[in-house]
Amino acid sequence: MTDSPLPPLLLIGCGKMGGAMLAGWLERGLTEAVVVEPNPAATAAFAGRVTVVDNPAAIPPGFRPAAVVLAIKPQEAAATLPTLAHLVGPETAFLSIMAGRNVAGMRTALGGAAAVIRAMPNTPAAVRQGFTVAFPGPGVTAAQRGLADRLLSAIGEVAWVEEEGLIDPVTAVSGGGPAYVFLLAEVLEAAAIEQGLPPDLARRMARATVAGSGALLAASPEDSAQLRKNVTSPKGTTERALAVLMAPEAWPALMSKAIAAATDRSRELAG
Ligand SMILES: NC(=O)C1=CN([C@@H]2O[C@H](COP(=O)(O)OP(=O)(O)OC[C@H]3O[C@@H](n4cnc5c(N)ncnc54)[C@H](O)[C@@H]3O)[C@@H](O)[C@H]2O)C=CC1
Ligand SMILES: O=C(O)[C@@H]1CCC=N1
Repeated sequence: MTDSPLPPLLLIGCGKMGGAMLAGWLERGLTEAVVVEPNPAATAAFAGRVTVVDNPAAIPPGFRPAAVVLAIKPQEAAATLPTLAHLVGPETAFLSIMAGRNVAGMRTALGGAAAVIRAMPNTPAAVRQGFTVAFPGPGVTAAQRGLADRLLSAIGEVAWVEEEGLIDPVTAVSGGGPAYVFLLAEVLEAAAIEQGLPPDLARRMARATVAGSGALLAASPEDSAQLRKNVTSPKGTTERALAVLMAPEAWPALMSKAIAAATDRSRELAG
């Protein structure tokens, strides 16, 4: 069975995440999109394929998108959402990927009756290997949820939750998660240099080790603890390193503290 073509879309903000999503939708055959983006460099890669305007007042009159995708910073929401209020109606879903901004706050800013889906993707979306968790707000129809699922599936895996509060820890874990993995590559590289390895080799080793381990994790049916054990020979070298990293005050405690801090920050951005 082939999917029906993607309907007309309006994208607000074409930065790292908005651009990654737009690329995914174009790959899936999107033919009609308007993008509101003030920075010309951000849309250069899409020239000729979408209509770009630099502010909501310049959206072509009469353009009726099936979805308005909000990919601006949370701090831009208060000023921008009221300028989109004229698009609220039964034919249009609002799909937000803004950290922290909650459905009630967005509905208020849009004028009250908007069908709003709140989602949290992550940057592996740029290589269509993202992970998004989404929550359907009040009044979101099955068709609108289906459209949001198609849009988010274009950039990777999608899961839905029925409790909005879960999006805050999701933001901390999978939304920010790539940053923690990239930090691992950074500190592994620095530690390799400290042990006398040439910087170029240290960089290649760290990148390839993190990327290769991610690929193995993705391909293997084994869980991550077993994959770790597969590396750890009894009385060997890895065991010594893990005794440091897995000490109760080390990674287990630090990760739990880090995720709690990010979850709290997501809650602070509510509204
Ligand atoms: N970067 C990440 O890992 C993730 C980010 N998010 C969320 O995605 C949203 C966008 O984040 P990024 O793409 O990282 O930021 P970004 O800074 O790369 O993109 C934001 C874009 O919005 C544009 N912009 C600013 N004001 C605007 C306005 N009034 N109207 C239209 N466009 C405007 C900017 O020029 C920029 O291109 C944020 O709300 C963030 O919380 C969600 C998941 C992951
Ligand atoms: O750091 C942030 O606020 C956003 C949300 C998750 C990833 N980046």
